[in-house]
Amino acid sequence: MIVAIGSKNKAKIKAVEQTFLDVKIEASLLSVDSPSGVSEQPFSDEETMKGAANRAEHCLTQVHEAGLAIGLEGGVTETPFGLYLCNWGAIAERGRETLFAGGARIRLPDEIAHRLKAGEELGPVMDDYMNAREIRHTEGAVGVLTNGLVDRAAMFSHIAKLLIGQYMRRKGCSL
Ligand SMILES: O=P(O)(O)OP(=O)(O)OP(=O)(O)OC[C@H]1O[C@@H](n2cnc3c(O)ncnc32)[C@H](O)[C@@H]1O
Ligand SMILES: [Mg+2]
Repeated sequence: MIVAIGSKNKAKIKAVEQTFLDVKIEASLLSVDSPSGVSEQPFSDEETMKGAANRAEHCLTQVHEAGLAIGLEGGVTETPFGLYLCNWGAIAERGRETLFAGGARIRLPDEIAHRLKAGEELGPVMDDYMNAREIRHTEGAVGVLTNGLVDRAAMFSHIAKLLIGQYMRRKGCSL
């Protein structure tokens, strides 16, 4: 099976690769930098979901040989208890309804939340906060905030598993 992923982000690609290995489905993965069609820094669940679906659906139209495409999107969402990291995934299949799954949520420290509300993007803010580079490709904000216990690839793997599981159920496949 050929599966397209709507991102060149290393943590996202690693998550999808690992998940197909874990569920023992043979898949050739093609990564394409797909537009999310939403802001660079989505600011609600709705916007983050839309970004994930747009990426999945867009890359399915781009990669003709793929029967399936996965879009993963990171965002933040306001709650009465602070600004939280939120992550969403979507899986698009030709002629079928796009399926969604959400991932882990974790509160962002106030100093990061303030900078995002002032218009900055989480990726560069995290690099600045940690005095590191390209955290979004490695441990991600979630890795930093959990002391390395859950990195960005592990978090997206869970979403990928929720997506692929729903796809398999719809297809009537069993493991
Ligand atoms: O190449 P793409 O697929 O766009 O990967 P990305 O790292 O930019 O990821 P998203 O667009 O899905 O995330 C939206 C924004 O939030 C940032 N972001 C999201 N989750 C993050 C995380 O865990 N660590 C660091 N930055 C994160 C990211 O850099 C963007 O500014
Ligand atoms: Mg991005």
